[in-house]
Formats: sequence, structure tokens, C-alpha cells
Amino acid sequence: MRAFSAPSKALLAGGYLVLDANYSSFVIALSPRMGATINSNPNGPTNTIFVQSPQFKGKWSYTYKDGVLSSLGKRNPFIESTMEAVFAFLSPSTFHCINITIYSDPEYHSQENTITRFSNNRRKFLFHEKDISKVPKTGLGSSAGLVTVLTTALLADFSKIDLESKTDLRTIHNLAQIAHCKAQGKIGSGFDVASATFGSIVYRRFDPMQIDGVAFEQRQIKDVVLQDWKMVAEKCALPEGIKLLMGDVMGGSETPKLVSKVLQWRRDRPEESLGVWKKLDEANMSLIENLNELAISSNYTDLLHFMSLHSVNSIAKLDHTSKDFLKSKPLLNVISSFQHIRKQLRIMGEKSGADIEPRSQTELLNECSDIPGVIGGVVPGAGGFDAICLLVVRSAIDDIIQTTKKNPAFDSVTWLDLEEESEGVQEENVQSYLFAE
Ligand SMILES: Nc1ncnc2c1ncn2[C@@H]1O[C@H](COP(=O)(O)OP(=O)(O)OP(=O)(O)O)[C@@H](O)[C@H]1O
Ligand SMILES: C[C@@](O)(CCOP(=O)(O)O)CC(=O)O
Repeated sequence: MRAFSAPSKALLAGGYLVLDANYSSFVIALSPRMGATINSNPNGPTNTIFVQSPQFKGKWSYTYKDGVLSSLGKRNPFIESTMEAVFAFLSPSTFHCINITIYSDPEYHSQENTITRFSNNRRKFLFHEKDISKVPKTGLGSSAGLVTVLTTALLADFSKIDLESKTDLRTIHNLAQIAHCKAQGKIGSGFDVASATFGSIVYRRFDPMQIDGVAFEQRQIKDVVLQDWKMVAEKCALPEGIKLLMGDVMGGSETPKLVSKVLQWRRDRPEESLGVWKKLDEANMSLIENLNELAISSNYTDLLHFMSLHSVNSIAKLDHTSKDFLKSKPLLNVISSFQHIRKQLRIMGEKSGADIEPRSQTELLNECSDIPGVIGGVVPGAGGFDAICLLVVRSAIDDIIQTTKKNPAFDSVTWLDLEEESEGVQEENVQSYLFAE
């Protein structure tokens, strides 16, 4: 038996712009991971694949004969299209029965009505009462994680893959991206599948025409998967000492509705929207650059210490002498990049009619500007009422949480127990996924 896992994600900068291959985005891979174990069973029926997701009482079965994959019984679009893509790509002849088990970390889903179980006293898994399609998601990209880890497990079972090899990661990514698009029935930017594969990245999307109309047929899928998609997925990571803090605001938004409003405005007002696109892109790119600059600044530790004692609003009020310490330094630039990103997202929202940074989220993020140690924050991804995402000084985290507990403005916020974990898909110790029954 082997085990693999893929990370969840937060789109910190680049929402909407990333749908267009002219713009880059900043995707942070997060510690909640989707896992899968895989093993062959010589005593089971040949050319059969059993997939189970015990946390959601999910069981799906497939057979593969004469190049055709058939689903037996219950359907799961994401598992099914991954099977179809990988089997079309590999086109195996006879093989032993395959057993796959999916494991998802707690933060992907609402944790109500669950029973907790641990494996190896290390990983915690929640078992839900309801079927997977009925349990509310938190928006961390469960389907992208699922498709990516399943693609990896299947490829590893049938062939030799090296998760350190850029070529093999591209193959995993391209297959997972095709499977995910098919299952979703639309072509998003694919940033979630890219970060499930590569981890924290600066991402620029592939040309959607690349996979338009691709069939699950061996010659065609091999051609497409092995081509250069001309996308960008540059590995990156937040500077040490800075922590990503995600607050679930338990509101919920419908990404497709927000996207269609924004794209409609872009079509209706090409010139006006281009101005916003350009300014937002500048702010997004300056956030990435200034975080890099901050990480290599000679007085980095002093700057973080200073930030841990000051809020964004109190820094704005500092006199010149105190500000000289920070002047032309990247910390001030990171703070202002966040402010510019928020401003442009608000304009995009107002002009398009999409609630990207709704008033309640503006109020919350503004409250955060009064908390020492908070460098900046945004509504991640498509925005809306789902979550807020902050970058904070790691050493100040306990004080930040305490401050928010005392402030009724944060009553609706649940801080999620997660971190950046910049690694993409990886092999795991099988023990991490075995339960003592
Ligand atoms: N642990 C799991 N076991 C089996 N299927 C899963 C699991 N997690 C996710 N899925 C599949 O993915 C679907 C959810 O995908 P969807 O793209 O709607 O959500 P998401 O990826 O979590 O959200 P978002 O794209 O907003 O981050 C589920 O209905 C199910 O088919
Ligand atoms: C609006 C968009 O750019 C980001 C959506 O992000 P999320 O699903 O809200 O994390 C859409 C996309 O990139 O597919």
C-alpha cells in the first residue's frame, strides 16, 4: 500500500484576473490535505477499481475493459472523470483489482455532526453523518485536492513517477486539470488544481483552448497531456515569521454568480474595466515583490518585531522620526499593497454589482487594521461572504486571537486551524492513514 496527499489553497491575490492568461496570481498552499491510499489486491476481480471515502460513507466501483471505463452503482463526477482521464492516458491491459481510500482533513468541510478519529495519534479525521454532496464545504478546494491526489496515486500504481521531477508533476497537473474541468463542466482558471499539484505558486493559467473538446481517448489525451501548456507555476512561500490566518465568516457565496457579473461588466465596459484590471494587477504584483523584498531585508527581524507591536492604523499615524525607521522599506510597501488590492476589488465589486468585498467584510478587515501584528488582509479568491485571509506576524498570533475574542465585531469569525504548507502533492507514510479499527 502507498499513500499520497495534496494540499488545499487560498488565492491571496489575483481573483478574477487569473481567469485571463495575461495576469498572474498568488496562491498559497495550505496545511489541510486530501489523502489517498492505494493498493492492488491479487484476490479481487481483475480490471476493477474500488474507491471509498469512509468519512462520508462513500463507495464507488469501476471496471475497465477494452478501453472503456464503466461506473457501477453510485456516481461521483470528480472520481469518475479522474479515472477516465488516467485510464485513457495509461490504457492498461489486464490489472489486479485496485483499492483506493480517500481521506480528507477536517478543515475542508463544516465540522457539525461529526465523530473524530485519529490515526497514529497524529492525523485527525472527522466522520460525517451525511453524504459528501450534502456536507457544506469551506472553499479550500476539496475537489481539486481529490482529483490531484487520485491522479497521482493511480499513475504511481501503474508506472514509476517521481514527485521531484518537473516533467512528472506536469503530467499529473495536466491530467488532473482535464479531469477537474470535465467534472465541473466549466473551465475556471485552474489555480486550485495547480496549487494542489505544485504547492504555493505564482500562477498564470493555461490557454483554455488547450483542453477544449479533449476526449478521454488514448491518442488524443496523450497528445494533449504531453504538450507544453505554456502556463506558469513558479514555486514560492511566505517569508518565515509571517503566518497566514484564515477566518471562516460562515456566510457563503456563489462563485459562479460573482464571476459572471464581473465578466459581464468587463464585456460591457472594456475600457473602464481594463483600468481596474491594470491597477489591481500592479497591486497584486507589488504584494508578491514586496513580500520577497521584506524577507531579504537586512533588518527583517526588527521589522517584524516592530509590526508585532503596532497596528496598520497606528503605523499610519506615526511621526516622521519613527517612520524613518521604516521609510522606503518593504514592510510599508506590503501594507500599502494590501490596501491597494482591497481598493481595486471594492471598485470592481461596485462597478460590476458583484459583492466582492461586501460592507460586512470591509468592516471586519478594517477592524483588523487596528490589531498589532496584522500586516494586511483580503477577501480571498472570488471574495464574498466566505472568509477573510490575513497575513500576520507569527510571534503575535496568540495576542491577535485574544484581541479578536474580546471584540464583538469578530463574533461571526472562526479562525481556522491551518498554516501555509508550501509543498504540493507528495508521498506520505502509509501509517498516517491507518486506523486501529
Ligand atoms: N473527501 C471526499 N470524498 C469524496 N468526494 C469528495 C471529497 N471531497 C470532495 N469530493 C467531491 O468534490 C465535490 C465538491 O467539489 P467542489 O468543487 O464543489 O468544492 P470545493 O472544491 O471544496 O470548493 P471550492 O472550489 O469552492 O474551493 C463533492 O461533491 C465530491 O463530489
Ligand atoms: C474568481 C476566481 O478567479 C477565483 C475563485 O476562487 P475561490 O473559488 O473563491 O477560492 C475564479 C477562478 O480563478 O477560477
